[in-house]
Amino acid sequence: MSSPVSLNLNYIAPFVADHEWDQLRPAVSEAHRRLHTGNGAGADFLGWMDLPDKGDHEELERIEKTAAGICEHADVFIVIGIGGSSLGAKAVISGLSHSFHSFLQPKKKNGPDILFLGEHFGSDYTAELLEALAGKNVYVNVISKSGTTTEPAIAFRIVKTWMEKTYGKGEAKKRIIATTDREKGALKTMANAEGYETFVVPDDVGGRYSVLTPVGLLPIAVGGISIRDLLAGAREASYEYTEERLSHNQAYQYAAFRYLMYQKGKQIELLSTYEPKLTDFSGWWKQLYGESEGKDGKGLFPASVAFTSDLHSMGQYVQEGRRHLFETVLYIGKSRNKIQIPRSDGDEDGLDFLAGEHLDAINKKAYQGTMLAHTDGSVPNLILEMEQLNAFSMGALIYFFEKACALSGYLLGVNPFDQPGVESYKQNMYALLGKPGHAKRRIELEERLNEWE
Ligand SMILES: O=P(O)(O)OC[C@H]1O[C@](O)(CO)[C@@H](O)[C@@H]1O
Repeated sequence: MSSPVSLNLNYIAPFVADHEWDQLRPAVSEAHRRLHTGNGAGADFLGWMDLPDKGDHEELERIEKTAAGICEHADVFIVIGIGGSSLGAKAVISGLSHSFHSFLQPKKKNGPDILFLGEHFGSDYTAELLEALAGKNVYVNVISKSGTTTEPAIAFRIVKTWMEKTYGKGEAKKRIIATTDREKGALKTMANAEGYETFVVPDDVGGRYSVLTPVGLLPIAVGGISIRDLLAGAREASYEYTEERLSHNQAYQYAAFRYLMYQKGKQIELLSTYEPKLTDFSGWWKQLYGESEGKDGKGLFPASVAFTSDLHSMGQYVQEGRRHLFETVLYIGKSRNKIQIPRSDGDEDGLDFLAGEHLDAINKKAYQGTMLAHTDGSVPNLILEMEQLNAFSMGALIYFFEKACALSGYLLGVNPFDQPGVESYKQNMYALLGKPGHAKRRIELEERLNEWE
């Protein structure tokens, strides 16, 4: 078996000369060696590399058993987490489960409706979610590697209070599962005190690389998706992208291409998708590349567009705006469902020439036409193809991007495994909220705010 993800470099030929690839080979080899010998920056966080192959069978079984119990009893499963603690699960669940699960007849559902919370401080969203829980059987997975992130911590406090009020303390604790550090952090302390079932985020796996740990696997399993197939796809990819030679490793070709684009002055990478079920996958990808590379004044800005919808909003800019973009097109060959264009008696809309065609075929022409138009508009299009969207290919795609991201960070000369910049807003927010220990900063910040108001 080989990775179901394949990179098509045909359309970028006008933008990269052979000698440019050649010049990059030594740097790619060096970055590969650093990654595989653990000699590069952030080497304490390389645990994601062999996650798919390590196969902790006991843990997998416990995840599946817990998920089965939740599926049997819950109407609603709330995933509380932010960034790497929610985006991976969200990407896989919306990619692979029914887009309108909550509208299905109960007997057609293969598990609870899954809702996400703890990703913001939105009052209306939070209030409406709580309102929607009335009369439902609710289970919760609170996920935080550090155990101290403010958004999920506050959301959990709100939901925990609701659970205890609704079910009583004793029953509430049976319905709450915490995924966090093995031993430290406020969430771990609370889980111990309350006696919640817990799963561990490994020390050597950073949040944005954690989707294949219990962080992602438990919610994904509750979503009725085979976590074994997901891991099998990632495993296949991990074998395939272990090759040092640039000519033999497509994950490295992707990383190298991005680097060449960056060197040529491109500033934005657009991840373009043609399937709405992949929109949340783009969210996961943006965190992966944004947090990994955006530091030391460097890095491509990772943005995403959902085509063809965004061709009617962003298409003009992509075609004719500032030429600082390139696109990575994530294209799925075959959908699970076939939708045929019906014939219409009078052909009033003039679309009878498409009667009998499948939506997939039309989507493909839209993609090909767009790719050619954008290429003509000097927006290089790198194509990443997957025959079908399923757990196996999704696992491979996740690993493809993780491996490429790590290598890409080393090519760029940054630590792809830290995110020091995220602290700045947190420190300001803590100070402005009056968190103990931040009094001096609070005065400074309030003075600045007053000057501007
Ligand atoms: O799982 P945690 O520790 O709550 O962190 C959530 C997210 O917040 C960040 O740490 C940034 O603050 C991300 O890197 C991480 O994915």
